[in-house]
Amino acid sequence: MANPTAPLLSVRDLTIMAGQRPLIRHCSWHVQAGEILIIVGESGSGKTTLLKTAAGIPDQDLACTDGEIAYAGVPLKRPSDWQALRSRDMQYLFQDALSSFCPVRTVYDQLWDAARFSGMPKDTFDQVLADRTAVLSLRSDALKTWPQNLSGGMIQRAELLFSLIQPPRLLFADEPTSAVDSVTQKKMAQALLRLRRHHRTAIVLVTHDIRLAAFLADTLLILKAGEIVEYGPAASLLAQPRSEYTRRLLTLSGLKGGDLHASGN
Ligand SMILES: Nc1ncnc2c1ncn2[C@@H]1O[C@H](COP(=O)(O)OP(=O)(O)OP(=O)(O)O)[C@@H](O)[C@H]1O
Repeated sequence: MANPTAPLLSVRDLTIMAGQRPLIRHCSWHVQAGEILIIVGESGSGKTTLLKTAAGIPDQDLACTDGEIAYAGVPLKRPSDWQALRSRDMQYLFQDALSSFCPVRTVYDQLWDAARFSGMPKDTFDQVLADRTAVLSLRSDALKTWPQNLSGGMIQRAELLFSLIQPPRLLFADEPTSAVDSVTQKKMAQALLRLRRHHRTAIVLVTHDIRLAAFLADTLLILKAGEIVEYGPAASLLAQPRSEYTRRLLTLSGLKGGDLHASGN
């Protein structure tokens, strides 16, 4: 049974292997309702592997050899345990946003299918869609086309619309703003902050972009070669990074401690 005092999602001592090769080693972290946790690390450090495993969609050739993942205090063991949580409790924004869509139905129809399935009336859907598309500088008319006709930046925003129309309790997002310009990135980031503020959605987001991480994060998890090198409140971690690796990531991004921390908004 769900434990109301447990974190929304907790990952304890997780180890993930590709054959004999460890990709993730003894990682532990958790996220509470309304918390934004950002996972940062250089390319190949295991961010996507960690995120997909926590979301119950690991690559088939990988094996969890150690550890436990629990939702509201209830251990998740079988794929069907995650399946039961999808859509209303958990949503996942893929690094390749196009893979969230079926190629032979329009984006609009797919957003409407998801809303209709949860019982939303059509006129409410159209109103909510118009509002959320405006927030992201999209037009709902532009979504009445096949997903592959949209640009990379448009399809990323369209994927985010699923969560903005039907807010989940927990959102996983893998590089959700990688294909947009900085102005649009800010709008998407503000939409995520609004999601958390209005719905207490917990967000676990992977990014290379330390500026985005600094803007959004309550908590930062710094990953290096499958291991956590730092994990804690974003403001203090950015102001006083303990590891050389984190300092290097900050230097490469041109960010100095104390810059742009806005997640309390
Ligand atoms: N299914 C798999 N089988 C074997 N090795 C894998 C698999 N998936 C990922 N890897 C390896 O695990 C390591 C971590 O990959 P992952 O994609 O999780 O890193 P990442 O930090 O998300 O990288 P990027 O920032 O480039 O997306 C890489 O060396 C990758 O080659």
